[in-house]
Amino acid sequence: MAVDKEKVSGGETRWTRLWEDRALRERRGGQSACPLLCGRGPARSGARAPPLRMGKEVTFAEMDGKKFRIGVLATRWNAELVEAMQKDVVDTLKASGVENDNIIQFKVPGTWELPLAARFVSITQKLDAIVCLGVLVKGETNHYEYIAENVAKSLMEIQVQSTVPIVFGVLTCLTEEQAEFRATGKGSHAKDWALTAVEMATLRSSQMGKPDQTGAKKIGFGNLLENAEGGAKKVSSEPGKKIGF
Ligand SMILES: Nc1c(NC[C@H](O)[C@H](O)[C@H](O)CO)[nH]c(=O)[nH]c1=O
Ligand SMILES: CC(=O)[C@@H](O)COP(=O)(O)O
Repeated sequence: MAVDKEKVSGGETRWTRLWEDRALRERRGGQSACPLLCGRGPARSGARAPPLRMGKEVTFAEMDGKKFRIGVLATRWNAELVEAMQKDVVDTLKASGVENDNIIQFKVPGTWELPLAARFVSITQKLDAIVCLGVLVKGETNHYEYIAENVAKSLMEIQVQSTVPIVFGVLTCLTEEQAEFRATGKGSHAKDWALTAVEMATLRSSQMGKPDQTGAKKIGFGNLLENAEGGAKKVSSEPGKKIGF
């Protein structure tokens, strides 16, 4: 089989095929036929190769999202593709036990708007995780690079600052074909993104305290509450001013 990146079917490439063929052969104790891998490791020595640990896959334990409120921010740019990912995210959240009323969905114009929207909805501390969805496709100028780099950086900053997990569900594609493959069907990671949100919400809850009926998070000696001055927090036993939804 030739080694090139030509598409074979359903958007997968010959590379995918080569890796799958190699994994199969090595699990059977045979030699790798991949020219790029010859002369390396167990395939050369004839020893049985360990299970392949590479690939675009992540596994999740079973989780219960019943107590969580998850935000989903989605763009209207490339609406059809984003909506396909949004549907997978929402369906998977529900299948993980997140209640319909606890899936709070917002639309924004484009990917550039995602960080500020994520800041608006994370500052209230009323969401346990946020999934941000967008599709960037490179055009003729370097517009795409500016958006991709800054949005990725900002979303990371916002999640670290706010402690609200933000899932990076933004595709940064060089072609429309790449975008379509990754937004729909086999190439989509949208279900993983939903599970990542539930897993990170679970971790946050176990480490940071559980929400109580006031919506405040119990940490350490008292309740952390939002105040009226833009989300700065104070420690108090009084309920905080209601912000957001
Ligand atoms: N080119 C893409 C954009 N561009 C629009 C920006 O995100 C933004 O809405 C505008 O600059 C106004 O601030 N957005 C995408 O989501 N995907 C693109 O490919
Ligand atoms: C400002 C724009 O959205 C546009 O001019 C960028 O062009 P391109 O997507 O071809 O780089």
